[in-house]
Amino acid sequence: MGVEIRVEGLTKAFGRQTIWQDVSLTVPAGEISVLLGPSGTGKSVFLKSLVGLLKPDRGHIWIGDRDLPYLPEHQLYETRKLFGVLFQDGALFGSMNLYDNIAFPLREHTKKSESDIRRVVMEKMDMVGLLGSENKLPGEISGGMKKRAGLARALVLDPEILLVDEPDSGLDPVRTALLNQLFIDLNAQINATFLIVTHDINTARTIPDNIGMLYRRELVMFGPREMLLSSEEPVVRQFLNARRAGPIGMSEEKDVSELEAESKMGLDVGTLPPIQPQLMPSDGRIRAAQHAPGAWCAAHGVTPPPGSFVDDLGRNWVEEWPRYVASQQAAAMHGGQPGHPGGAQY
Ligand SMILES: Nc1ncnc2c1ncn2[C@@H]1O[C@H](COP(=O)(O)OP(=O)(O)OP(=O)(O)O)[C@@H](O)[C@H]1O
Repeated sequence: MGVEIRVEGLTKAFGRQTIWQDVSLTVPAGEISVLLGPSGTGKSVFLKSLVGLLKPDRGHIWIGDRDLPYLPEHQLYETRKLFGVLFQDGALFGSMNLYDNIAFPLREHTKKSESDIRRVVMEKMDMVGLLGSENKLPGEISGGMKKRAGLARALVLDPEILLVDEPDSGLDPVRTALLNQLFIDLNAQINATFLIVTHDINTARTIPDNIGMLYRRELVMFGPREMLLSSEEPVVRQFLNARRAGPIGMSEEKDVSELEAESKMGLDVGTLPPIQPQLMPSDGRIRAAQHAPGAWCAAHGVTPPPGSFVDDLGRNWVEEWPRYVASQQAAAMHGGQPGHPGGAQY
């Protein structure tokens, strides 16, 4: 399952502003790839081009044997059905409850009966841990829940390719970690090709199989996670170390003399930290834990606050998560078994 995306010599400009040029990469089928890059380097423009919302000036985007920028309108419409897209804010309709938001693509693009639509919507809401929130309006839920609702909507047409634009924007580190784990679990479950655009270094370090980086109108590199995480490329090292000094500047447009002066000064962009283990798909208990309210809340007559993750032992996974991830990582580094969330190892 999942479809490869092959990009060849892609170039995009708005007027006289070239956003990126000659970008070539292959996003492998069924894997998770992350595209990193400083603000304004055109990551969102890249995602929109991949799904046909923006037309590149030159180059090709091969989805199987279809070259997306050159498809006639009706074929583009059909090809777009292969994609699910999660935009930064979830792009939910404010006047519709979550159920209708998630049902929307099914009502627009399929002839399914309302009972079939209900089955699919509830399945996807279950996948992202939103069962029980069907009647809530977007204005009544947290940022994390909005993202998960947007994710459920992106999944309803069973996409072969899932594009995600800055899933971490506006989320605290714990919710970002939870969402990252959800991506890993979903990828294991549905096997689609995932491409995630992010600034978040921790996301880039822990979830993808492949990482690419856009900088100064070029794709600096794209390849297996370890290749980028151990790269000696100053741009990559500065970005991964979040250093002020280095080729990336505020304007992102330092001129050649400035760059030469900096390189003569031998600016230190830091040694790279050790490569963290990649997150593994969680077991069923973690997924169940994400499904608030859970049996425990029902048994205790407690309504969990929106966006909380309370499992059937009453543990709040917003608090438990960092401990669980740390135990997984420590175990992976030492070659042992990660602490089972149901056990007493952590
Ligand atoms: N429709 C458009 N018309 C003209 N310029 C645009 C359009 N869309 C984006 N741009 C410009 O393209 C550049 C890249 O924008 P983009 O949003 O893709 O960057 P980004 O890397 O995703 O940034 P960030 O990480 O801050 O979200 C910006 O200078 C932006 O102003």
